[in-house]
Amino acid sequence: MSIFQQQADEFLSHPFLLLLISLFLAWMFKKFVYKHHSARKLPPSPPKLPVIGNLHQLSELTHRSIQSLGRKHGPIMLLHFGNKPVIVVQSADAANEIIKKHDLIFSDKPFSKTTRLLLYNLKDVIISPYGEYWRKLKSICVLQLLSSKRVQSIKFIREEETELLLKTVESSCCSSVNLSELFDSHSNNVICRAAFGRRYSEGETGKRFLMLLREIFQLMVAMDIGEFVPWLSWISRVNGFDNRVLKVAKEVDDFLELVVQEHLSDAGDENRDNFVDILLAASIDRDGIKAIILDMLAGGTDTTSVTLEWAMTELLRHPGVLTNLQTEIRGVLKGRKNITDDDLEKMQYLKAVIKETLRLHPPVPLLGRVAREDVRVMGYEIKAKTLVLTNVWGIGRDPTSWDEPDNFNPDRFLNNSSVDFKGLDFKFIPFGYGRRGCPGIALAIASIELLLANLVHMFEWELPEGMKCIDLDVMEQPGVTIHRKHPLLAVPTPYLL
Ligand code: HEM
Repeated sequence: MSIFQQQADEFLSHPFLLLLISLFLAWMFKKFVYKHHSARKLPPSPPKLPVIGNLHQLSELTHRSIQSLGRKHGPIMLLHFGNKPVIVVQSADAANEIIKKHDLIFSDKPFSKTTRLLLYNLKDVIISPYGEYWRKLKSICVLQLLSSKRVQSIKFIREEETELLLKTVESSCCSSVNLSELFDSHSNNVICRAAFGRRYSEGETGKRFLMLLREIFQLMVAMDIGEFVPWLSWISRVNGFDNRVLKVAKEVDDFLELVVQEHLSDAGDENRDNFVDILLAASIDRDGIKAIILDMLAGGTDTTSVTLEWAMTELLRHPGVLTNLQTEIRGVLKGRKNITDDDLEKMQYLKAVIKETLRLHPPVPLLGRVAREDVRVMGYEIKAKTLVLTNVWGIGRDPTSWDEPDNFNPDRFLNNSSVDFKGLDFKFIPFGYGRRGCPGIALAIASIELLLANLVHMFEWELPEGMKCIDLDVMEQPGVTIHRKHPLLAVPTPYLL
């Protein structure tokens, strides 16, 4: 070996040089990986801030902020909620690709620590991860709790509750009535009676339970900063948020346990046609039963009352539409009071009014799904576990799908009655889509049609004194479901009593 070779070997085996070479290789490797990673085609994204990402660009009415951002960045974009990437979809085309091509991949729901605590560790159907357990619960919902047969068998509940509401309205003729409040308690009573076989709104315990349900909604949308910026999760411990969640979860559980015990001890009772008894007969554990009941109450009450609230708001803002609707209903009934299913079938304008309400005011404006694996949507790559938000509200007001999208005009559905909300028309998905779509459509529509038809048939409606229809605001209250910000007040005058 030459001296030159010997020196070269010594030089190359020097520890410092070896360290330098390793560092250089590590740097090259990282650069390669980064380059490869950044070559992934990601959707357009508004500039973000450190730590909070795009949170500062979102108002409490997230669907509206997202719509404005989408005008600039396109129908599919990437946002960051803290350090969490979130893909937002807000066009019929993008929804079409998700629904038609990738429904299975997007069949998981997002959940937080709060949801886990409130929903019995995800033993419910709305949030439970896609899989065997969820499939079992969903089929119980579709085939037993919410089947057309069941919707028909609890028709008497809808009729009695509608009658009761009409009596309350009649008793306050001709002063102003708080329709928001009436719709809330009506929807609660219908679902409670279907679920428990009786009302719970009168007693103290029942009233407290209704308040707890409201608190559950608030907690679910409350900003738990630790979900987005994990190192700030201590804030929820210090400001009492975590304790509040535990307290509500415990109180709700106490109430539901009491209800289940009552049903178990009334085992000989003939009337077993309610959700609790049906679930007790199925092989589901106790927490699962309570979680599903909570789903039915949470998923079925607010959504229905919000639809009624916005339908009446739009009718009062558009007296011409209200008159058309009254003409149709009164034309079908010809002086009769009672509205039958056959009558409702003939009321095409009523159906168009309800569809137009759901287009402009979908009760659940944002649908959350989580990608179960890496997937490509409209040429963009979405990593597994990414949260995907579908802006149902934005899609319903997208000018590429709808003429004059911000106008309330039921005729658009009358002229095109094939456009439906069953999840197949991607520009109109108020009940969601695919596997995770809403199983409560038939019950919701049956309740809404019957009550709305009766209200506009039996009374003439005006706004409180001095108010013109253009004065009636459409301000929204933030939440999982979007209520009016201010209660809806209106003055009824009897037409047929
Ligand atoms: C106007 C009334 C209603 C509206 C607008 C509505 C809307 C929705 C929406 C948007 C979803 C999520 C779908 C998705 O992610 O694709 C959903 C799911 C669900 N809804 Fe409804 N809903 C209504 C009434 C009801 C009623 C009356 C019930 C039952 C009493 C109900 C029970 C459920 C359940 C159990 C789910 C979860 C389905 C699953 O994850 O597989 N909904 N609903």
